[in-house]
Amino acid sequence: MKKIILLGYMGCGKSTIAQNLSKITNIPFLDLDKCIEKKANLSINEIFEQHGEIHFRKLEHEMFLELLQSSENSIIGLGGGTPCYANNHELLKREDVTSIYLKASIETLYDRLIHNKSKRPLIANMNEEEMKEFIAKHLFDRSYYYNHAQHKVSVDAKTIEETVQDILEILA
Ligand SMILES: Nc1ncnc2c1ncn2[C@@H]1O[C@H](COP(=O)(O)OP(=O)(O)OP(=O)(O)O)[C@@H](O)[C@H]1O
Ligand SMILES: O=C(O)C1=C[C@@H](O)[C@@H](O)[C@H](O)C1
Ligand SMILES: [Mg+2]
Repeated sequence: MKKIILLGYMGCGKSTIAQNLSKITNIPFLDLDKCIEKKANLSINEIFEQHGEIHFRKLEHEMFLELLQSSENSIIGLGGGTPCYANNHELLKREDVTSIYLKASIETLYDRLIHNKSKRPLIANMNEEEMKEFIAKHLFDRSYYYNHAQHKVSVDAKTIEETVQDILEILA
């Protein structure tokens, strides 16, 4: 069965866009971070604190494979780092998936994340200056993996509806 995979940096809008796309298409949405939290019975923050990032990346890879193996059609919203670990980027090229990179500029990401960082352990304790530099470097490192997606949609200065429309055109 076909999976639509949304990927991109923290704050690019994977969860928000996927929820809206799901309402329009009636295809169920699965958020990888939420699935990991449910299975571990811990929040992402708690998994990082209690078991460390390496353990989180293992759970993330296993859950990604589990979601891909299910026989249902679904929209899967990945975590911000998912394509960058455990060769997960290679799964973005599979024939049974449509993978879409939601591409956002450093400025867009900064504006969206600055008010909303407490649930994101990688940036939770950074000040404004540190965050801007971190996002710039981190996005540069991660772009190699994000660019393995089959499609790319720019999200800068677009409303949720406009981005969803761009995705519907890819799926048509
Ligand atoms: N045009 C827009 N499209 C998508 N999200 C937007 C837009 N404008 C503002 N936002 C806001 O940006 C924030 C980040 O979105 P969201 O949580 O969906 O990102 P994410 O990619 O799932 O992040 P994470 O990888 O941390 O889970 C949300 O608070 C959302 O409401
Ligand atoms: O960018 C990342 O590495 C992460 C993004 C979030 O979606 C979570 O998966 C977690 O906070 C790690
Ligand atoms: Mg999300």
